[in-house]
Amino acid sequence: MSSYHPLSEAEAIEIARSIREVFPTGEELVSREIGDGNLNLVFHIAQPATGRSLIVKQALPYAKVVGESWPLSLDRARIESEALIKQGELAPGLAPRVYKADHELALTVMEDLSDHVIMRRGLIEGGHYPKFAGHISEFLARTLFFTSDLGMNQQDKKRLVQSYINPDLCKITEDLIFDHPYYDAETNNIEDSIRDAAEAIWRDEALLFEVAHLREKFLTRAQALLHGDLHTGSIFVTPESTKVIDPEFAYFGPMGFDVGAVIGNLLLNFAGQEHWSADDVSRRDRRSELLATIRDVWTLFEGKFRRLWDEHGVDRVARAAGYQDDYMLRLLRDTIGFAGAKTVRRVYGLAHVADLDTIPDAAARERAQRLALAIGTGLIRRNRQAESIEDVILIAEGAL
Ligand SMILES: Nc1ncnc2c1ncn2[C@@H]1O[C@H](COP(=O)(O)OP(=O)(O)O)[C@@H](O)[C@H]1O
Ligand SMILES: CSC[C@H]1O[C@H](OP(=O)(O)O)[C@H](O)[C@@H]1O
Repeated sequence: MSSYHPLSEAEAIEIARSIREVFPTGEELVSREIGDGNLNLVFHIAQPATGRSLIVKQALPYAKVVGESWPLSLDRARIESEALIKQGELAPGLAPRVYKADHELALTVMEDLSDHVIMRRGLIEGGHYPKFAGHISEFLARTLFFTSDLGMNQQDKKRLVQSYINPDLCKITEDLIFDHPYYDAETNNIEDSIRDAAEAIWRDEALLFEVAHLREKFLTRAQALLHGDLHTGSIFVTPESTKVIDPEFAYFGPMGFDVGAVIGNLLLNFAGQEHWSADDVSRRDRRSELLATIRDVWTLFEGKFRRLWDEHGVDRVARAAGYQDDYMLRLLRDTIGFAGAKTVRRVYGLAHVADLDTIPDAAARERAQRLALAIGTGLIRRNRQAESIEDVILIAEGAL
């Protein structure tokens, strides 16, 4: 019989106490539930006498944001802890350290990153992260390349695909990103002021055709082990450091979905800048900085991925003349399409983002939402014709 039950704070403390490398001495521990995500419990356990701390994250058997009417497999906690460990091995320093995982209790005990800030919050507050593009491009290039058929033994890859079968969380993405925003679904959360824009999307046959292509790729393309939910709420930053958390949506899917998630979420912040910047000059500077970051993320990612391919590629056939260039162009196009889909869903789908939702003035919020939709739909329309990352910059600037 399963021993699973949601932890009390006292139980979370007892589990934390067993991590001797963090708490070698017996002073009092205090616990605080700090989960602000859509799905899980997160306990911050601290030892005030020593200043030491760690995080206990536990999955609930349902989606916290909706309630028990939306059951979810607890196996996602196993997937999350295994993905965290793998990402930490492939991209050293860019994921939190995992101290312990208990699959029965669906929990992971990990490094406390409270000295960092969640990037979405940091961007809203005007933070600058000059090393971010370098760090995230490294994370993306190494985790995607070394779990693909280009960078690992192809029989071992098939076995790894098996252990990351993640049907419940893939279904969330299939519904909330690639289906519900494209009709009048009950789960959508549409402000009245932009309902006309949503309805125009539902009637746009050319756009729906592109979304069907993107959805097909998400459903069928086991290209590499993805993080699967790489938005700016899943990234902790400081000006010096970047740490990627929360890979419970990990599965083998199309690489562009992860790269596109990063770019789409930078664009959501770009869309909110009329409110978040103090004046016209700082708004222009901030937007240029965000677009430069997007350019750097792609350019650095592409360079690193190509270098890994040249130096560590395992597939003789993949050395065919012109194949790498063709592969990278297809990856760029997927990235642009997925960035668009990630942007649209956050405007009026089930789960919004603070970059737009916390703009207090209704008219300014509406302008930001419409801008995000113009950018998102522009990227989706363009994706299969795109030639370079400059297409993204032009679409974002052109939507202003
Ligand atoms: N390793 C960590 N260190 C510090 N805080 C964390 C850590 N992991 C999660 N958190 C906090 O908990 C919140 C929710 O975590 P997250 O993994 O995104 O949960 P969910 O899966 O429910 O979205 C984060 O926004 C952050 O504030
Ligand atoms: C019903 S889950 C909605 C949404 O929440 C997840 O994000 P997070 O766990 O980081 O809060 C994911 O993006 C899902 O699409």
